[in-house]
Amino acid sequence: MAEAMRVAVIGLGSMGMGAAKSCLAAGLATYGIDPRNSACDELMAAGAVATGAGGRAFARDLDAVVVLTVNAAQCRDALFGEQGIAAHLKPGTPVMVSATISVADAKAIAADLAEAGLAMLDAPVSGGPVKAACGDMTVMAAGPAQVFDALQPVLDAVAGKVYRISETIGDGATVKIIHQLLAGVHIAAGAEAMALAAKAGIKLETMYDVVTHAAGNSWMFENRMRHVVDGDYTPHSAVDIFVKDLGLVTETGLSMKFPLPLATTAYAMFATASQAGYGQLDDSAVIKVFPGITLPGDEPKA
Ligand SMILES: NC(=O)C1=CN([C@@H]2O[C@H](COP(=O)(O)OP(=O)(O)OC[C@H]3O[C@@H](n4cnc5c(N)ncnc54)[C@H](O)[C@@H]3O)[C@@H](O)[C@H]2O)C=CC1
Ligand SMILES: O=C(O)C(=O)[C@@H](O)CO
Repeated sequence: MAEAMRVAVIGLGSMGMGAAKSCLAAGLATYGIDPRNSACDELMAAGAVATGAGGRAFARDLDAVVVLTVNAAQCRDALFGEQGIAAHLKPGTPVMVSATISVADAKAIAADLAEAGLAMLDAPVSGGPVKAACGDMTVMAAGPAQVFDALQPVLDAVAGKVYRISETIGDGATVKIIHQLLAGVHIAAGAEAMALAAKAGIKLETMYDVVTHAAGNSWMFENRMRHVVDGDYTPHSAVDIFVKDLGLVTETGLSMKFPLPLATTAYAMFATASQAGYGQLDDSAVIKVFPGITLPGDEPKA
């Protein structure tokens, strides 16, 4: 029997934990890297090897790496920092960078990996923790065909749909950033509608039920406004992720002198929520920027 591919997932948070467990479920020999002990313990309990110490102990054994840290700085730290894994991987090991980062960062990380003799797939993901947990993410990726091919067992394990956008590093990031424009605007619009419903005295459960069975619905409305109705802001994706992602969207518009009025407004709403102290709550907590309303889970006003 052929030996199972050995893959390490770096960043065992909302997305990376599900991706790592999907690799395990697909029969891949799975390793995890995350400074949070609780995340390492959870993955080890599921049958993987996990460490908070960078992964150099097993780097040489790996056939592939997936990076699902929050941002480019964390990605760089995990790859090239003091405990970075890149210097210890076998030459040619494919590194699937799936964090949502800028085009410039994707290109710069690919160049630094190439200098270390490693190949990158620019491979952002979508679907949230639920799809990550069942190996059903959508991957929008760019890179050389041979890197896609080398990562095929990992893509099969973590994704329900893989888009081969192009061979040019940065095109995956561009597609994801444009997707995030919609994702962020849809959450912000859903929050605005639900805030107005609260102000108008309509039961939020009723409003949610109507919209999810009518033409105003969206994937984000259905997914995120449920959290508002339940008054549960446990982070599946944090407000600060959208401060980052809509920041990437607006910077992309600025770089092309291209107006993005909806994305700019949505960015301001998430940034306001973050400044108000809600940055680590679920991104549906953007609804808390609206004044004069009482939401499910709020303390009754005195
Ligand atoms: N949460 C979501 O629904 C989605 C998130 N994304 C993107 O996926 C990426 C990950 O997002 P989440 O899983 O939500 O973030 P998260 O904050 O839940 O998880 C990130 C993990 O990376 C770990 N980490 C930080 N620095 C590290 C390092 N140097 N080495 C190893 N691990 C490190 C953290 O301890 C944390 O466990 C982000 O770029 C996000 O924009 C994409 C699609 C959906
Ligand atoms: O693409 C997704 O899936 C998401 O939920 C993101 O938009 C949130 O980071």
